[in-house]
Amino acid sequence: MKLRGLYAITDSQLLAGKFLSYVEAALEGGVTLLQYRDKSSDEARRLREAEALRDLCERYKTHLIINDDAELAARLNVGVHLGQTDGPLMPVRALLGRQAIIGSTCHAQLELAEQAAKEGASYVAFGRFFNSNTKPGAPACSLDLLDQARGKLHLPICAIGGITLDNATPLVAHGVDLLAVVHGLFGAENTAEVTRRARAFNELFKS
Ligand SMILES: Cc1ncc(COP(=O)(O)OP(=O)(O)O)c(N)n1
Ligand SMILES: Cc1nc(C(=O)O)sc1CCOP(=O)(O)O
Ligand SMILES: [Mg+2]
Repeated sequence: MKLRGLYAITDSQLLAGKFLSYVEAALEGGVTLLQYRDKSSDEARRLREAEALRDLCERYKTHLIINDDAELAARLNVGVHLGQTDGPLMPVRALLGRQAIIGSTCHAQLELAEQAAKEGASYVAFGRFFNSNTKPGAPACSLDLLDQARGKLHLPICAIGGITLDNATPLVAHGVDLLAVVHGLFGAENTAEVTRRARAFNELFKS
């Protein structure tokens, strides 16, 4: 399985009232991974929305990833993204199985990525690269780290944090496989613009 291209991440506030239409518009433009990121504790809504996304992803042959919640990922038989405070990776790998996609947040630290690789991560995520409206407090990361990571790691590298069509090109040039985007994709005025942006993000991987 080749993990390369746009990694779309949902935001429950940004997508209020247009959740599925905007996600489907992104899928229409091409999405390699779709992350369901909802920080609320409304379990019933989370299950309902995640199930709807799983069905959409099946239709578009896209991989669904659940943020933070390995139990929900196991229930839906999809992947999971774990941050440094979301618990250890190895038991989650045992729970979800060898084929599952498991991502790991590594901030700006190569050592965290090497550890995640050893523990069986499917991809490692570095960030934030630019100012992020979604997560303003995230620690900053430089392009230099991407060069070091590319030399040392043999698994897909994801970049996150404030990525837009205007600033993403250098990330791809420095070896990023996955561009993880919230606002730069779903902050669009309408569904047609979401689809256009998704297509344009994917074009960056073709040159
Ligand atoms: C692809 C991707 N990379 C990083 C993160 C951030 O994960 P985490 O540090 O656990 O923070 P939250 O997203 O849970 O607030 C991510 N979700 N996805
Ligand atoms: C969820 C998240 N994690 C980050 C990190 O650096 O680990 S930055 C971020 C927010 C990404 O949203 P946007 O594309 O709107 O900046
Ligand atoms: Mg997390």
